[in-house]
Amino acid sequence: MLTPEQEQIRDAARDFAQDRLAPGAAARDRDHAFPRAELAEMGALGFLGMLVPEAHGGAETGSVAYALALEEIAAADGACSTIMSVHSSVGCVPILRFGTDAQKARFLPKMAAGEWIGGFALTEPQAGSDASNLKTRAVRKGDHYVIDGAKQFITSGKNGDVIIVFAVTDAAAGKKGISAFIVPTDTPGYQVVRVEEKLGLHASDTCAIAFSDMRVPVENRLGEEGEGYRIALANLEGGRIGIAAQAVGMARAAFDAALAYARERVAFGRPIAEHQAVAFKLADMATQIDAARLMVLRAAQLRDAGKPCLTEASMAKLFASEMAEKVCSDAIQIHGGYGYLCDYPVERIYRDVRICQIYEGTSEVQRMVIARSL
Ligand SMILES: CC(C)(COP(=O)(O)OP(=O)(O)OC[C@H]1O[C@@H](n2cnc3c(N)ncnc32)[C@H](O)[C@@H]1OP(=O)(O)O)[C@@H](O)C(=O)NCCC(=O)NCCSC(=O)CCS(=O)O
Repeated sequence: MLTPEQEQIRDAARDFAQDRLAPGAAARDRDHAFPRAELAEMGALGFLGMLVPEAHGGAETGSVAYALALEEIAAADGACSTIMSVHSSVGCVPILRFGTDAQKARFLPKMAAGEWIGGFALTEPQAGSDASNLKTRAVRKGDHYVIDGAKQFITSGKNGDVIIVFAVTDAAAGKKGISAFIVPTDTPGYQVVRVEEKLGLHASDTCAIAFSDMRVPVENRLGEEGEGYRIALANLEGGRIGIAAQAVGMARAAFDAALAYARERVAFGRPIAEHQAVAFKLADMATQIDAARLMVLRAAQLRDAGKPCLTEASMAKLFASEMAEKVCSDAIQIHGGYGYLCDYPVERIYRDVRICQIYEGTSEVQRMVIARSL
């Protein structure tokens, strides 16, 4: 059951997303145009600080309202929802949970306002699912660390402003030798090696980045030395709820488009929605979306209550992302040949939604996490 405030936030997000994001989503995707103006509006309205307390300039709405809003943003523009999700769940929250007072005061108000966009750099070319296998090194020299290494698949690596970077500070200590750092992207030595060409989410940059002799002050270390891996995994738990919410939003948008099309398109003398083959497909799609949303809300409720939700977050991400690909594929099928054309939104949504089964932990990693808890 949602509170009246949560319903209000969801409705406000829906109105904003449909009015301001949906109309330009296809063009931004075509032009690979980073949604800077749209993000500024989202920041001004509080959508980029939903997980940040009011004391640090955020809207402090909690994870349930955040998931509802993210679903709405994703239903209008998958790329905007990716930037929002990474920025919020794994950009702002690590600083909030593990940062010093000075770090919170310095970074959170600007991030919550959307003036600075956040990112998360754990993955490396050889360390994706095997996340502790990092090669990036941070060596302490007096009052700063010198960081060298490479990161891969970094959302907002080019257009973002503040990235949480994970690096090895003690190679002999394994998982307990990894530390986290808050790195402004204008730090000398931070290099964007490549903005990746990819299947979907073209308006959101995904980057290979490198650090070369990058000096980061000790005051930018997040948490204690050796605490980085725990910080990464603890925040990915929340991040996975966000990706699951995104998947629900994109699936819903594809479903809505398919339903509208099926009611208009006539074949064999009646709208195709009245043919059982299509009607049953639509019924299955609606049911699957509803089930996924309930899983997302359960995980988010647990998180808001401060209860463990590692398994529930992984279940929500696994189910929602796999459900979403199937729903988007069925939405194309209902459109027939038109669904394969760029003129119809289902083509873009199908491309965008595929990544939800991969980033912030593949479906295989989610199954590992779930299996461990059984
Ligand atoms: C595959 C894995 C799940 C394997 O994990 P590990 O076995 O290596 O980890 P553990 O030994 O279980 O845990 C290490 C440490 O962390 C603590 N921990 C774990 N989870 C949590 C949590 N949810 N909350 C708090 N603490 C947690 C755990 O207790 C241990 O601490 P102690 O040693 O007990 O003190 C894992 O490697 C994994 O999830 N892999 C996938 C990584 C992934 O999702 N990568 C994508 C990153 S996204 C990115 O980098 C850029 C893309 S973007 O989104 O822009």
